[in-house]
Amino acid sequence: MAMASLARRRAAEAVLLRRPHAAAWASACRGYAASGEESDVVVIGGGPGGYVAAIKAAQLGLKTTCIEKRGALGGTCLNVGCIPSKSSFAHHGVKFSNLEVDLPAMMAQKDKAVSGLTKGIEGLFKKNKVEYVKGFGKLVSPSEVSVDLVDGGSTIVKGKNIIVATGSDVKSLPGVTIDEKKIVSSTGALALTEIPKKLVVIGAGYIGLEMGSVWNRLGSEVTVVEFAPDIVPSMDGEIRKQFQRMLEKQKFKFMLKTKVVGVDTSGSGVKLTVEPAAGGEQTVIEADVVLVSAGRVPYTAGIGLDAIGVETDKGGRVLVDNRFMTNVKGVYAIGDAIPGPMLAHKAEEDGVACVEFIAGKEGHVDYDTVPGVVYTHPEVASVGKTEEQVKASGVAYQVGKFPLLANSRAKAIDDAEGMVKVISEKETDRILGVHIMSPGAGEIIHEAVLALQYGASSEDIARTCHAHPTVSEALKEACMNTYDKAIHM
Ligand SMILES: Cc1cc2nc3c(=O)[nH]c(=O)nc-3n(C[C@H](O)[C@H](O)[C@H](O)COP(=O)(O)OP(=O)(O)OC[C@H]3O[C@@H](n4cnc5c(N)ncnc54)[C@H](O)[C@@H]3O)c2cc1C
Ligand SMILES: NC(=O)c1ccc[n+]([C@@H]2O[C@H](COP(=O)([O-])OP(=O)(O)OC[C@H]3O[C@@H](n4cnc5c(N)ncnc54)[C@H](O)[C@@H]3O)[C@@H](O)[C@H]2O)c1
Repeated sequence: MAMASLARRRAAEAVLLRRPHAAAWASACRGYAASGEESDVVVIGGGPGGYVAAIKAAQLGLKTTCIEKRGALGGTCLNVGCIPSKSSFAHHGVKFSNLEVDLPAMMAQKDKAVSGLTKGIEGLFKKNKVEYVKGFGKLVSPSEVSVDLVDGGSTIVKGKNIIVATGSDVKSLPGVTIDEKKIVSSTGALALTEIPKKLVVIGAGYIGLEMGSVWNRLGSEVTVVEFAPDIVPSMDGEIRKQFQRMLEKQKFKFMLKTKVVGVDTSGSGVKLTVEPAAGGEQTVIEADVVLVSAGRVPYTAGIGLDAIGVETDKGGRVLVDNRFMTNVKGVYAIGDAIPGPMLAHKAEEDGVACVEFIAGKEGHVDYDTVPGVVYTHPEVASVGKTEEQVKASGVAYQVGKFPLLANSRAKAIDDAEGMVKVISEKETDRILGVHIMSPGAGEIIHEAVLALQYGASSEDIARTCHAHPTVSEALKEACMNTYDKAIHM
């Protein structure tokens, strides 16, 4: 019986593995672009916004083409962002026996993970019959994109609807020229061939602290120069203070309210001249490598938007209505290219909602419940409003907190740095914001995201049974502490 079913399975696999004749296969893969056929949806950009929009559009029965200039799908996030900045560094290449760091092994692992994932998206395109055109797309009319093909030559791709999903690029600072060797963006910081002894990071935001943590763990001395009075200015103040203390314990040095006014790369390293943000005495700090992480700007210049009259704001972000349509009918925009948080999961939500509108359905993205996670150790995750924002809104509120030191799992794994903070409306107890600094905060936060999405109260979470021993119990206890008292504190 078992033999028979194994034989049947092998026969079925053989059918699945049989390749069509090469010519027939090539013809099946020939693009709509090449054939001049009009697509229902043309997406410019194959990042998390663009590739997700393309797959969803095809799933909704729309003939879809996606144009990507990089020659690989997945965008900033997969190629030089979210994935390579997290995938390999934490676990690979550190040989614990003699505490040796094998940097080439780490880089090779990172590249392998990235290339596997980009190929995976190509596979999803094939499965969903999304046409993939490799090249640089430029709008020449509201229904036509001219493409300079990666392999040479050019073509025109026609579409009833066009989605601009061109993403973002690093924001450069005047006088600080990125060479991706001594002065690097996050892309260069992910490909250093040596561990810098001294790393200076400009900007204490997501990238600066995450990449700074990576190199700090590998042995670099990290100094962060930040223009604002605080690190991650968008974070809840109380959490931010703890976060900064924790990073300082990990030997980060912070120069807050400080700006870089000059950079000298003439010697073997880099000399940075800094001064107080408000002006004052200048000092010189030295580095082997400088990471520029002072924000990102939308990548919207040179793609034909002005030629067809698409409106952008002063920062170059494409302006869209609540259906993601620009002021030009049939032209849409999503992801980092439009206003809103520059996050991969937000870009994906935009992409799905945008094509749902195009397909005549209702789409929806709730920007008030987009979570944010800083992937340091411990992680810092949040959703909803900070206490400062709630206070400014004038709504009466209550706060519940729970320290990780009182959480049994965090103690058991000796990783008890951090806290959970819950803010709810005083009158109704509806949760307004949740902020977590803990190991695995980026996973735990989704319980809070769901709570906010469903309009739950802190009591709803407090009365929900949580498995023991888990770090998630700290969220339950913080919720108890919001409207009543925590048990273990
Ligand atoms: C170092 C780093 C780490 C990050 N980590 C995280 C994280 O952990 N979590 C998170 O949520 N976000 C993270 N982000 C942000 C995240 O990468 C972006 O928010 C996300 O990639 C935006 O998706 P997108 O599709 O709008 O744009 P992108 O991912 O930038 O994709 C746009 C694509 O369009 C292509 N393109 C541009 N112009 C054209 C054209 N004219 N023709 C053809 N193709 C074009 C580009 O080559 C690119 O591949 C990180 C960013 C960086 C830099
Ligand atoms: N985990 C994640 O979700 C993740 C990780 C990385 C990047 N990202 C996204 O990428 C985007 C870009 O990241 P980022 O860290 O470059 O930007 P950011 O906006 O997070 O932080 C930039 C920081 O640089 C400071 N700054 C600006 N100009 C400065 C100057 N001249 N001198 C000193 N400091 C200066 C700002 O005050 C701010 O604190 C973020 O908006 C984020 O959404 C997300």
